[in-house]
Order: sequence, then structure tokens, then C-alpha cells
Amino acid sequence: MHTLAQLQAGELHGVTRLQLAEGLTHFPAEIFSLADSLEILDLSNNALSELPDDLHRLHRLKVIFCSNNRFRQLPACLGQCAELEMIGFKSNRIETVPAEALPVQTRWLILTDNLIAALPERIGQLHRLQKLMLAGNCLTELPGSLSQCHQLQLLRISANRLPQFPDVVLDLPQLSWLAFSGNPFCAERQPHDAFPQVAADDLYHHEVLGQGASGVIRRASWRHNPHGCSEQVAIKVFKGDVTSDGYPLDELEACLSIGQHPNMVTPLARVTGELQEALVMELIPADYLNLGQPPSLASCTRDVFTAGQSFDIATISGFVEQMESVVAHLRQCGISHGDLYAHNVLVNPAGHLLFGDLGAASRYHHLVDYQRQGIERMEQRALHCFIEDMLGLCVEQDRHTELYRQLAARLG
Ligand SMILES: Nc1ncnc2c1ncn2[C@@H]1O[C@H](COP(=O)(O)OP(=O)(O)OP(=O)(O)O)[C@@H](O)[C@H]1O
Repeated sequence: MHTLAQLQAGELHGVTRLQLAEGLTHFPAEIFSLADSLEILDLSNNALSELPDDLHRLHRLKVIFCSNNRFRQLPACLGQCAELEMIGFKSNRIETVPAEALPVQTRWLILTDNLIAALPERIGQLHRLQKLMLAGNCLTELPGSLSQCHQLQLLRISANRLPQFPDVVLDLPQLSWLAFSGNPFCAERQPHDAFPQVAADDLYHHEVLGQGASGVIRRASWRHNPHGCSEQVAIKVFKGDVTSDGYPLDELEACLSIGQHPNMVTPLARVTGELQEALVMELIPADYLNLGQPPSLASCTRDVFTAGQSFDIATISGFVEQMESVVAHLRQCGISHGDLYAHNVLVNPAGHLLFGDLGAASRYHHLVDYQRQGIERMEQRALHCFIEDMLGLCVEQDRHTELYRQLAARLG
């Protein structure tokens, strides 16, 4: 994080990345003094509603974040920025997306949590678009031209007003991660009356174990254990706000719909009588570690892995087998995960895998055959990316084994 004072004093000369969050109501003109170096501009968490028309003078600008501001329109000046590839305007009040605001070279467009009712057909000209985040808007349809975005791999359209499943997404040859829950065409959430319920004061809440976009997870133990669950459990208290994957309540709905599988964390009980929804689940032992890290700005739609991380081919084959088994289970439940990534996978030293994060899950059992098949093809593509990533982590001496060849052959 930088300060306006540093910028005005000329202390930031030569920086490639600038981050200012000081309640700004106007774009500070001093930013132009960084034009020869600035590549990433983060003006999130201010009170901006406009950007200067001559923003293109920042001629190296590749990434702009303006989340949590007061924009009502996506600024048209973005379209003039010759190098701009990533645009993030989450949680503004954007109603209008002018065609000219979208640079043709855009790879990653984030418009989550705005008031957008329609997107321009221009979107079809964004031939490099890989990631498109539209959850939490007022969309009633998607532009037909979206079918031209042949590079699109990840799409979020949850929590909108789509009256029917947008068939246009079925034509996207690379689409692998789709989330669409929380639209009028979606199946209604179920009461899940048969699912075990507990009262909030049945539990002691302990330390925070982690924090996802949709809620906070703590260790918990029982004051009163009506269903005879394990003594130590985890509790996720869901936040109310829409996330980039959709509504937290749709995540909860998916958790309550998946039953049990050895490679998923078992949901144990729902907490009733509280203002916020909460779910009690099995506590993941501390020796489980994340298999991958979420994509970087550069990798965009693909996970990144820790330098030096490697596995023998038998372990990798075990990961793939377990992952396939969960995907098949979810398919039987009529749920697409929508975020099948190694960063949502935990593994222990014995090679056991746990697949988590149902934030982007969508129920699709009620859709027609060709739509269901299209959705299953997408999840299959995500599985291929997972296999490809795992093979990339294979130790050198196992790269000529039969097992490696068999897995690689499945990628086609
Ligand atoms: N059952 C559990 N037992 C122990 N720790 C857990 C459990 N569930 C989640 N956690 C911890 O909490 C973190 C957040 O989990 P959660 O599934 O909500 O979000 P995420 O998938 O990591 O993030 P996001 O939803 O933002 O993509 C996990 O990375 C993990 O460290």
C-alpha cells in the first residue's frame, strides 16, 4: 500500500505497481508521473466515480483494480489503454457497460456485485478473454456474441436474473469452470428437513481455522452433542453477501445436497436459530495441506504450484483416481463443482485427498439432457487441467513410466 503523500513527494518514481486507498474522490493527476513504469494500478476501496479520459497516457498499464468505489458506468477510457488485460470493478454501482470501455485484448474482466442488466455485443470481440466474473448483477440474458470468446475458460453468472439456462455457454470450447446458481431458472433451494440440526448454543466456538469468501471457519466442540458427532468439529458461519462465486446460501445448499464421500469433508449438522446460517462439519486434521495455490495475475485461469513441489507417479495417479471418484459422485447428485482446481484440494502425507469449496457449485439435475451433458463436459475439461497440473509435478525419474504415459494419453 502506498500513500498519496509519497506519490506527491515523488518518492514512487519508477514503481510498476501502485496501490492507493485513502477515500479518494478524484483520480490523483500525479499518477501520470509514473506513466513510464506503471503496470498495475490498484485504486480499490476509495470513493471514485470517474477516471480521466486520457488514462491511456499510462501506456504500460496492464492491470487496473477499482473495486469498492462508486462507479455507475464502466469508464469508456479503459478501452483506449493499449496494454490493458485485466480489469476489476467489483462492488461498485455499475449499471452501464459501454462497448467502447472494453479493450479488445482483455483477458480477465471482473464486474462482480454491480447492477448490470445487459452486456454489449462487443464482448464477442474480446478474443483473448479467459476469465469473466459477472456474479451478483441483474443480467437477464447474455450477449449471443459470447460464443465468439473461444478462449473463455472461467465464467461466473451466479446470482443474476437469468430466466433460463444460457445455452450460449455450451458453445464455448474451452469453458471449464462455470458457476450459475442463484438465478430464476435454477432449482429451488430445498428445506433439507431430514438433515441433522443443532442449536447454536450446543457448540463452543474456538480459534479461527480459515476464512473463505463466503464465511469464517472455526474449530468447535460440543456443549451438547445430540447426534453423537466427533467431539472436535469445524463450523462455518456463512456471510450474507454475494461473493464472486454467487450466494453463500447456494454454497450451503450444495453442502447439504452432497451426502457423504470419502474425498469430501462430511457435513454433519446445520445450526438453526441463529441470524446467520452455519454448518458443522468434520474437522480436517492438521496434516492436510493445500495441493495448489490459486491462479496469479499472470496464470489467470490456472493454478500455481510451490517451487520444488513434486510427487511420484503412483501418488499422482492416486490423486487423479480420488478426484475422478468425487466428480462422479457429484455428478450423481446433479451438482457441478464449478471450481475444480488443485487449490481447492487438500492432501495428507499418505496421499489421501479432500476436495472442498462448494462456493461455485451449481445444481443442474433439472436441466434438459443437452444442457446437462454440456455442463458435464466442462467439468471434464477442468479434470483434464487438474491431471495436466499433476503431471507437471511428477518427479523426473517417473516421467517415462507406463502410468505417466497412460495419464498423459487421457489428455488427448
Ligand atoms: N472442516 C474444516 N476443518 C479444518 N479447517 C477447515 C475446514 N474447512 C475449512 N477449513 C479452513 O478454512 C479455510 C477456508 O475454507 P473455505 O472452504 O471456506 O474457503 P476456501 O475454499 O479456502 O476459500 P474461497 O471460498 O474464498 O475460495 C480452508 O482453506 C481451511 O484452511
